[in-house]
Amino acid sequence: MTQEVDIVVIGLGPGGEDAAGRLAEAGLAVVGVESRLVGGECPYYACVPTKMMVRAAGLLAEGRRVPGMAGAATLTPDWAPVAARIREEATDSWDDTAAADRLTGKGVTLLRGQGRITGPGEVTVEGRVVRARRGIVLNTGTSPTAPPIDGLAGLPYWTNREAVQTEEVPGSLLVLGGGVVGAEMAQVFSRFGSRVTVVEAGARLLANEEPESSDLLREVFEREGIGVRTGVKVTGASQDAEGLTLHLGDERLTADRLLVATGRRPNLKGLGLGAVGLDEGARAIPVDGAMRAADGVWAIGDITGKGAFTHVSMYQANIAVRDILGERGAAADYRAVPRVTFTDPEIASVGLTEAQAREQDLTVRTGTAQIPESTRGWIHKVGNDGFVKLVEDADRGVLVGATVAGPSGGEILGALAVAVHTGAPTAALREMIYAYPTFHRAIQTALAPLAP
Ligand SMILES: Cc1cc2nc3c(=O)[nH]c(=O)nc-3n(C[C@H](O)[C@H](O)[C@H](O)COP(=O)(O)OP(=O)(O)OC[C@H]3O[C@@H](n4cnc5c(N)ncnc54)[C@H](O)[C@@H]3O)c2cc1C
Ligand SMILES: NC(=O)c1ccc[n+]([C@@H]2O[C@H](COP(=O)([O-])OP(=O)(O)OC[C@H]3O[C@@H](n4cnc5c(N)ncnc54)[C@H](O)[C@@H]3O)[C@@H](O)[C@H]2O)c1
Repeated sequence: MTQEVDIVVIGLGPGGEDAAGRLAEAGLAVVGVESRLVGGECPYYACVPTKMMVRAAGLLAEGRRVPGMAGAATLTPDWAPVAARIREEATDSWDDTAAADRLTGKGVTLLRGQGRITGPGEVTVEGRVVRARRGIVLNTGTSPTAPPIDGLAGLPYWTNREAVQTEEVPGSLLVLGGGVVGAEMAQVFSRFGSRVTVVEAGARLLANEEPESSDLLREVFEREGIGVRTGVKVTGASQDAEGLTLHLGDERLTADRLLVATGRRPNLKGLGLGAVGLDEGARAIPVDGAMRAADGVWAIGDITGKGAFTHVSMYQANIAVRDILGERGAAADYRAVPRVTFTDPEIASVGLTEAQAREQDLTVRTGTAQIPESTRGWIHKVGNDGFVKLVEDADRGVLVGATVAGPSGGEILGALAVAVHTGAPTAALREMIYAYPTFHRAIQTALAPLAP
């Protein structure tokens, strides 16, 4: 039996779910196809549960900062309320009934199963053929991936999916990969009492961020008792009665648990991209400014390779919806994509790093301010690690990138995201009034060296 609709959305991550609902509310006949959970990785295994973990770990860290500042505090870390909150408040025990009902309530027909493009404007879901008159939106996201390390594949290692479902904190934890997932998880479990070691192949943590961010995070991690091994080659992995072991040549690192956080692979295999002229083996689906990937095909989210963040997925969904509905609007613009690694200090950034700006042959000028040296940072005292770094295109006199590392770094970044997005003149930013004594006032100090 062939069903005919206007739009088929394959994969209901944050962007796909949003796009499907809005297109249905606009009066189109929409089928949404989902093989796992409506809403995708973010609400069930990623952003939301991990930020609940970060919030709980942050409370413990603040409690430990009481001595010398506000008296005494006795802390007894307990993972049970964190696990319960993730289970009950965030994920409904990894049951998406509420999200599915919300979607169908908007008029979307939900088909459960693996969607595959079987021809232009045609999607097959578990043998059921759906024809899409206007087109197909792809939002299939990514899955955790593990490196080809000898012995690793057969081990019961965690990915982010198992880590957010854990009911207990392991006595010790090896974190393979010091990117965003590894950094956030390492600090959470360490603050709950696990002996954590991060094992990173690259030269530094958070390789996509400013080197100053990597250095600061390493310093904080080591101060908190987290082992950080960078520039190492893992040659093997094994398991015995002592636990799970990573082999670094002759050296062995063993722990109760191993979290593999070495990146993601796009869910493009078996999607039938060849049927619409797209490269089946590509790492990402190239899209234009309207999120069009081919005639009658739009792609949004992590699979477009424009930044693996929920806010990018939602931003792109909005553009695709507009295009499908024939509405006018600006083309996608990625100059000011904000990124926040929710460690403590938060590492928040927008636009280009200094190195990226130099690679683009810009005339680069930078300004930096240390948070502990700002009035608010000095008042804050313990837990005040951080800095503001600004990257200016000196020829145009505008910021092209910025980093805020520190307490509430992600919130403070908002001001700088506006500056990069709007191309606000650096001279105008220097003339602004910054409230005293705030963390964001450090922006003013960082602007000073940018004066011509
Ligand atoms: C641990 C962790 C923490 C994160 N924290 C943050 C954060 O704090 N902030 C942030 O902005 N981002 C965060 N991210 C990234 C964020 O989760 C993703 O960018 C976000 O989920 C958007 O992904 P997406 O829209 O591409 O689709 P996804 O969320 O990956 O969803 C894709 C959906 O498509 C389905 N699917 C795939 N193939 C098919 C098929 N053939 N047929 C049917 N269905 C299919 C999948 O089952 C899935 O449900 C985090 C990621 C991880 C791993
Ligand atoms: N707060 C957030 O917004 C947030 C949080 C988590 C994840 N995310 C998104 O999810 C994406 C994936 O995160 P991720 O941390 O899995 O990937 P990542 O690419 O950020 O980091 C993976 C790390 O693993 C290292 N690695 C790879 N192979 C290795 C090996 N064999 N041995 C040791 N180290 C190895 C890499 O050098 C890299 O540093 C991120 O790029 C980000 O966009 C966002």
